[in-house]
Amino acid sequence: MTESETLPRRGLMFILSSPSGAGKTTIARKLLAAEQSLAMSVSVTTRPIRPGETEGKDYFFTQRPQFDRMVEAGDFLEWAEVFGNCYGTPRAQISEGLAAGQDYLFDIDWQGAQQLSQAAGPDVVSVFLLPPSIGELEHRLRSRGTDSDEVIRGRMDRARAEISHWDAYDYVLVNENVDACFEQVRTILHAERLKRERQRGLIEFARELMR
Ligand SMILES: Nc1nc2c(ncn2[C@@H]2O[C@H](COP(=O)(O)OP(=O)(O)O)[C@@H](O)[C@H]2O)c(=O)[nH]1
Ligand SMILES: Nc1ncnc2c1ncn2[C@@H]1O[C@H](COP(=O)(O)OP(=O)(O)O)[C@@H](O)[C@H]1O
Repeated sequence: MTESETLPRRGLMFILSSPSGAGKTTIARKLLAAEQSLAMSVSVTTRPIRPGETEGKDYFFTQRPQFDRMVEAGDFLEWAEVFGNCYGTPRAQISEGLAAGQDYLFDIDWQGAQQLSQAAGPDVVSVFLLPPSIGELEHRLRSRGTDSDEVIRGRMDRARAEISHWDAYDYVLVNENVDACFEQVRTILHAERLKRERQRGLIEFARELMR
């Protein structure tokens, strides 16, 4: 999409959430590949690094005392404890980027989405992906081949809890067909970028036109 050169815009925070297995990672990858001004927001976490992960790309890995100091200092836009580990969104990186027209993609759960909406209001756009059915969700988790039966049972329980928060999101989509869902998500991003309040200098521009 070509963007207006007359009116630079403020970036937005695009939250993509879904119960595990509904297709959030698949859609996020396609979106990042297709959208130049969209970057992944990199969280800080106390969880140990996993094989294949890169510091600064997947997460900024840190220890609990340092994380607590960052919480104290107000360095996070939001943070949460998930399964005994802490995760937080660093404030500085995002604030500078938004002002420069950079959009950020967030992979956070409903609690993070809610906190982020409270902290950053109009800059946040949230999208929730649902599976077409519970049977299909389980099928996708199994066919991904990354988890044991026990882990899948845990993810299915957690999925039901996640789904119960569907009405906390701005947009809710059913991910039946990957390409169709991707196009819907992209349409939302494109329309949201054009919102009046994100167009910087619009008041002066309109005033000038009316003179
Ligand atoms: N609130 C919040 N949640 C996060 C953040 N970063 C990651 N998470 C969530 O933490 C959970 C665990 O993530 P991770 O350790 O990568 O494990 P996995 O996604 O379950 O394989 C997921 O539900 C993420 O959405 C963050 O900055 N803030
Ligand atoms: N619309 C779809 N139709 C069929 N399979 C899908 C669809 N979307 C995602 N998948 C597959 O389902 C599995 C889970 O998707 P993934 O993106 O890893 O989910 P999440 O990040 O939400 O846990 C993957 O194997 C993925 O290829």
